[in-house]
Amino acid sequence: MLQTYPNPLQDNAAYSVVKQYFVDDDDTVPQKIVVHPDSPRGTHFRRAGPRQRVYFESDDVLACIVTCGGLCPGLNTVIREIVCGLSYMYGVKRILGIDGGYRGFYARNTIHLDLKTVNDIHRSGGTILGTSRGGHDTTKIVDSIQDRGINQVYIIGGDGSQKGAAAIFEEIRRRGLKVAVAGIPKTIDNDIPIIDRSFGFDTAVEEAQRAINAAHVEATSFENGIGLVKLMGRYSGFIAMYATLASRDVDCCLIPESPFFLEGQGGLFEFIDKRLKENGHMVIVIAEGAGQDLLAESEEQSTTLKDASGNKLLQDIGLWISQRIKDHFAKKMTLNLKYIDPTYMIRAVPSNASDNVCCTLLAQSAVHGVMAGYNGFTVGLVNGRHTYIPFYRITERQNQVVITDRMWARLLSSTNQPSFMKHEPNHPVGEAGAMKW
Ligand SMILES: Nc1ncnc2c1ncn2[C@@H]1O[C@H](COP(=O)(O)OP(=O)(O)OP(=O)(O)O)[C@@H](O)[C@H]1O
Ligand SMILES: O=P(O)(O)OC[C@H]1O[C@](O)(CO)[C@@H](O)[C@@H]1O
Ligand SMILES: [Mg+2]
Repeated sequence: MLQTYPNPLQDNAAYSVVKQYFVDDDDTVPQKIVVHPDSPRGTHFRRAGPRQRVYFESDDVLACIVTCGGLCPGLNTVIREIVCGLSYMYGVKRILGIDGGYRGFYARNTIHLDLKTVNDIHRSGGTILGTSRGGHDTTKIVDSIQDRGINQVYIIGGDGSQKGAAAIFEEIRRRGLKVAVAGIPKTIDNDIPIIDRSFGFDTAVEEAQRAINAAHVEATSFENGIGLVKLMGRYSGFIAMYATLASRDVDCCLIPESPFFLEGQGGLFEFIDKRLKENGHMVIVIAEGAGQDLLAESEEQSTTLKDASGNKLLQDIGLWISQRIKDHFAKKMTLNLKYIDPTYMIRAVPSNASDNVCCTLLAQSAVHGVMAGYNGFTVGLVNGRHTYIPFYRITERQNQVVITDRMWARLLSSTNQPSFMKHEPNHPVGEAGAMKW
């Protein structure tokens, strides 16, 4: 039987008035909320929130926070809110920042974090702790955790970071250490499965509007103007899809999950020709991972280069497709194509209001879970509720836009672009509005 202690929140004036504030250990949140009467019970996740009893005594806690992978709006807010949550809610005084991602555990000194050091950091983009790709040496990381006497590890990072967190958790279990490991999902691409979405995505979509607006202004000011915007999204096209749905000025959205082709009936060139004839201008949004097959085919080689974390390094689809469009129309008509690549601008900004709330709730939920003795989980919003999701479920696949789902159909209906699906004999190649689902 684990030794537990009364939750210090019981004496906290802010919480004493909230009836049933503590979450029952048996409360769960279903993964699927649309069900039929005969549906199986399905997977449920533990509901996040403070518990009646906690597993750590506040004075015994030595927590650390690390940020890994690419930047994302809101990283500093999450760091701030973990520090505030630990300090204000649980009276924890010893919190360390790990400098520069996973390798910082064994290659750098730690950074002291307290209420004063984190007070203003949410106003800045980036991460005050620094971040990196690669450098995940499980043995060295756990040695460092053990040597320093750290007993709570908060890992803020994307799908790769959560795999790294799972490896750390396994090694900690193997060594029988009393150390909790919690992940906070950082995914501007929205490529982490199960969760509704996480912090930073909303800000990124909002920031992408500036680039799309610029593309629209340029396109409408020149004869046969085309504004082409490349947005982040290595394997998942959510930013491009939502930025398109938000904007109303986008004529065509291209994402990694939806293959497309350039030439012939139903292809991109035919659609560009049609839109320019109809409207005199058009805006195209392309996710960085879209059309990589076409690019590799035309270059007659596919790049095998990888970044330090093992992610495939992509070639610039925006530049390539701009050139192909220009070449195709060169002899037919005057065309003014402006290529805008706001890649890093959408993730280097501080988070907006709604993402700041998201950061706060995720950070507080992670702190409550760790204090209550949960371990090896990623905190995440599932169907609008905060939950603790075991690492193995988060790491088993990537989240992608499902192009046979309603959301993609809504986008196709909104832009009225071709689906680029190869047509079946009895169905004419048509635009989304005419597609039979
Ligand atoms: N399978 C894995 N096992 C252990 N560590 C991993 C694994 N994959 C990635 N990592 C480590 O996690 C960290 C972050 O990974 P990565 O660079 O892929 O970014 P990410 O967390 O996926 O974030 P994003 O892709 O959103 O930028 C790196 O330090 C990397 O070494
Ligand atoms: O150039 P970096 O820092 O590796 O980051 C680029 C990658 O980061 C991501 O935004 C994920 O964080 C991907 O969409 C993109 O490919
Ligand atoms: Mg990733």
